[in-house]
Order: sequence, then C-alpha cells, then structure tokens
Amino acid sequence: MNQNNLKLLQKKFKLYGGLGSVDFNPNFQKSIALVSLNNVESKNALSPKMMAELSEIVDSLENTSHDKNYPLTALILTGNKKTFCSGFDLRMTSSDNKFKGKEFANEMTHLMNDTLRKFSKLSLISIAAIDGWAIGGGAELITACDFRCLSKNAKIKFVHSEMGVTTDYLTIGWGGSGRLISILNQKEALKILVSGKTLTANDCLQNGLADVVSEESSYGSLTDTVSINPVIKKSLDFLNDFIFVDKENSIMRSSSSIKSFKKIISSFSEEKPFIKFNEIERDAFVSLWGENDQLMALERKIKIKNAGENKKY
Ligand SMILES: C[C@@H](C(=O)O)C(=O)SCCNC(=O)CCNC(=O)[C@H](O)C(C)(C)COP(=O)(O)OP(=O)(O)OC[C@H]1O[C@@H](n2cnc3c(N)ncnc32)[C@H](O)[C@@H]1OP(=O)(O)O
Repeated sequence: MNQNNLKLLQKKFKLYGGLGSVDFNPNFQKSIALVSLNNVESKNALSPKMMAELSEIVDSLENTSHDKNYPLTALILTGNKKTFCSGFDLRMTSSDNKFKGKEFANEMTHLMNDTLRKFSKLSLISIAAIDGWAIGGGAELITACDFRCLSKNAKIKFVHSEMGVTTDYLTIGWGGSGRLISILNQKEALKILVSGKTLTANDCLQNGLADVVSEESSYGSLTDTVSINPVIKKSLDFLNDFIFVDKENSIMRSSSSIKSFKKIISSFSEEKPFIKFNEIERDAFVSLWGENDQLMALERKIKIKNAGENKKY
C-alpha cells in the first residue's frame, strides 16, 4: 500500500473510533520497548482506533529502527490485565452496520496486513508476551513476532473456522495463515486453522509455536513492576540472552549486528509470493465477511454468550 493510501486509512480508522489504546513505551528497559494493547473490557480486542494507533507505531518504527544509532534492538508485544487480545472488537458490529459490511472488511484486512507485515520485518527482535487469550485476530498478531513467550495459562485459538456450530464464520483477515505456515509447516497450520482447536501453552511448546513458557501467569496490569509480571519478565530474560554478550556486566551485543541479522533473515521470506499469498487471503476474507453465514454465526455467538442478557458485542 502506498504511503498516501495508508495515511488516509489510518485517519479513517481513527474517525471510526472505538475504545482502548495501543501504548508504546520506548524506554521500557535498556534497548527494549514495550507495546501494550489496552482494551480491558473486551479482552484487549482491537477497535478501529487501536488498529490506526498500532499502524502508526509500526510506521514510525519502520522509519527509525533500521538506523544503527537507533537505541532499540528489541520489542515486547503484550496485552494488559492477564489477557493478550481477542481480535477485532465485535462491539463495533452492534454499534453500526457498516462494520458488518465488505467495504470495512476490505479496509481492515488491508490495514492490518500492512501493519503486521511491516511489524514482522522491523529491524528489531520481537517477542509476544502472552497471558490468557490470544484468539481470532489476537492469534494472528502473535504470528507477526519473531518469538512467543506464553504463560502456563495462555490459550491460543484461531477461532475463524468455528463459531459453535458447523457453519463457516470467516477466514483469516490479518495475514496470520501465511505467517503460521512460516513458523510451523503447512500440515500443522492446516490442522490448527481448520480445527480451530484451543492450544494450551504445552501444545504450543510441542508444535513450536511457543519458544518459552512461564510457569506463572501475570498478576496484574503493566503498571506493576516487571519483577511481579512473570510473563514479561520471562520474555525479557529470553531477549536478554540474545542481546547481551555478558549480562552480569551489562555488555550488549552490537545493535547494528542484531539489526542486520534481523534484516537478512526477514528478507529471506520470498516477498513477492508472500504478497500474492496475502492477496488471496484478503480476497477470501472479504468474500466471507458480512455474508449470511457470518452474520448468522455472529448472532448465534451473541445469543450463546448473552444467555438472554444484554448484547455483549
Ligand atoms: C478480524 C477477525 C480476524 O480474526 O481476522 C477477528 O478477530 S473477529 C473476532 C474474533 N474473536 C472472537 O470471536 C473472540 C470472542 N470472545 C470470546 O470467545 C471470549 O470472550 C473469550 C476471549 C474466549 C474470553 O472468554 P471469557 O469467558 O474468559 O470472558 P468473557 O467472554 O466473559 O469476556 C469478557 C468480556 O470481554 C468481551 N469480549 C471478549 N471478546 C471480545 C471481542 N472480540 N470484542 C468485543 N468484546 C469482547 C465479552 O463480551 C465480555 O464482556 P462483558 O464483560 O461486557 O460481558
């Protein structure tokens, strides 16, 4: 997507609004930034406003992170309050019908594909610190990171093919299937995507989706000190093994060498076929979004979740 179209889309998504925020702390630890998703009432679902914010953060890192003098070498992506992310903020679909329409689906899949493709190619080592749920788009987000640290209570679910009954709901919209194949393999990705199975930390350690597991889960919010937030602490330990030559004496590896390796390795994924693949994925997503099957599944989900109470999404 060219820069003008991207800026227009970011502006539009800010106007679409919604709750929550994506917060960027470049001074989280020496050389390590923290990006946190904050929309606690909806398990850190991404509202359009949050998608625009994430896109802007990634955009600015894309412009700066490759510079050898830029002080950051790594980044932790996490969710606030004991959960990672529950994908698109479904409350938007009950506030305005346009969010059930194909035009919005098309915009969202373009914006999120662009954001997460750039994110995965940043000249920074990235790790997702995952406590609680990473579901739907939230599961897709974790595939954009180089590594994943899960708490023992983490649950990963590519919910896309399953909405309680047999009807199709939607397909992957944030570029997650291609990245899942790159992390695992075609056979494993197919099983995970079609079954929509909830993966535990143990499942993910076995299949390779998790790189490290924290035996404890987070106790509180990100305002807690790192020492009492075990998933972030474990992610930091994992990163520090890469970044430091000598941790005890705080001697870091050369940041230009880290950046250069990241650049070489992320350019190995053949860019053109991947872009073509993204195109196929986006078309499939838009063709299913807003169709009867999806709308029925959404209704069903709301009914099941509400059990006769007020609408949840
Ligand atoms: C774009 C597309 C894509 O993947 O490409 C998508 O992402 S589509 C979105 C795909 N995501 C989903 O289908 C996830 C839907 N959510 C769930 O299945 C569940 O909420 C779990 C995430 C498994 C958590 O279950 P648990 O029983 O622990 O909590 P809960 O269901 O009471 O959820 C706590 C509160 O968060 C809200 N909540 C949860 N997920 C939400 C979402 N995606 N959008 C808006 N609100 C959401 C619930 O309605 C509830 O609100 P109240 O406290 O007011 O009752």
